[in-house]
Amino acid sequence: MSTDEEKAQGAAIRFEAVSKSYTKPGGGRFDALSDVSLEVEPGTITGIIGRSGAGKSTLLRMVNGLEVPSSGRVVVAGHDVGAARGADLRGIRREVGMIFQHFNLLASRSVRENIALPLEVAGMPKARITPRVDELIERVGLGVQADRYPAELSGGQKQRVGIARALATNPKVLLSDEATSALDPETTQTVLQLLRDINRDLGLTVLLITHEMAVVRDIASHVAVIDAGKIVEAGETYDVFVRPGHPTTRSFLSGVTGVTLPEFVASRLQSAPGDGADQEVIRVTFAGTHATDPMLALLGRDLGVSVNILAGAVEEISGRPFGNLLVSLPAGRGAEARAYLERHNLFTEVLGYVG
Ligand SMILES: Nc1ncnc2c1ncn2[C@@H]1O[C@H](COP(=O)(O)OP(=O)(O)OP(=O)(O)O)[C@@H](O)[C@H]1O
Repeated sequence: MSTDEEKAQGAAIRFEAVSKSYTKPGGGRFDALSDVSLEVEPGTITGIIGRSGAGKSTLLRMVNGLEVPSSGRVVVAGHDVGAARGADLRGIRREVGMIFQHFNLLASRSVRENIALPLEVAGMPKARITPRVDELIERVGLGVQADRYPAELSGGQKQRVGIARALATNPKVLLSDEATSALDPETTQTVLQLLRDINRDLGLTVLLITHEMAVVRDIASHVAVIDAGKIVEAGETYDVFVRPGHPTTRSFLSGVTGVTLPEFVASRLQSAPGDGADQEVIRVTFAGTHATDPMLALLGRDLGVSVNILAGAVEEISGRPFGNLLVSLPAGRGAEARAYLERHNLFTEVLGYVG
């Protein structure tokens, strides 16, 4: 049902050595962002993941000029957002839609009137607003609720209104500030599916911030991990999942791989060998469905190391299989076995030791 008018091209977003510092209440400076550089390719869905206070919102809000860098530049579709003023800044903001964790709908306006708001602000004639709002309502699947008020909607429906409103002015970029954090898992999936459809149909660039790696796994083609105001890792989501390079990334991943240690192992896990703990427990991460089968056999054949499988699963990320295996092997042979697996392009991580 998309019309030519609705077709938009995604814009590139470039963070160039962006820093942001605030004055602390008692004096002195606090660096919320330090020297952040990141390229967001047009038409991608890119996730920025970090813990609370890492600087995600600050970074996101620079894309539509709600925050201005202390130094460095944020360039959207070729425009330096921090330097834009007046009509230029308003023009950039029309090209950048945003959705929020708590939806930010106007309680006194119906679904239809909330979606119409940015069009009224942009000065669109009423005769054109009505068909455009109808089109947006259809796109987000809210036909039945069009004349209801926010208080009469579920969380998922409210977020659909937020999405329709953000799309109203045909933006090239959609910013998502924890848009699914207030939703239950099932509703989260339907909203993520809608964002995927919009990205595919309209080609706009989606930049989302989240503290949930599952959201990144389910929707983002690219990811950047932010920790204490710095980007510690960035790349294609699949590559980051298969071969995480930073401890912060690994800690985010440990919750979403779908593979956890059996309780009888987890409860006895210690951080160093000794006291009878002579088995090293490792996570082996691999690309492809069967990548570990021959490796575990070869460990036995080439090194004479026997491996116990504790848990394992293969899942799909960006349409490609990705596997996780938890195994234990004699602690004294651990370093040698891990080096062997790494040489065969498997990623390993020591989780601890058990007896
Ligand atoms: N206006 C401000 N004045 C002073 N400090 C600020 C201001 N805005 C943000 N900060 C600080 O900057 C840091 C980064 O904040 P930011 O909101 O970007 O983090 P976040 O990763 O989005 O966190 P959350 O997930 O909790 O929203 C925090 O320590 C915050 O307290």
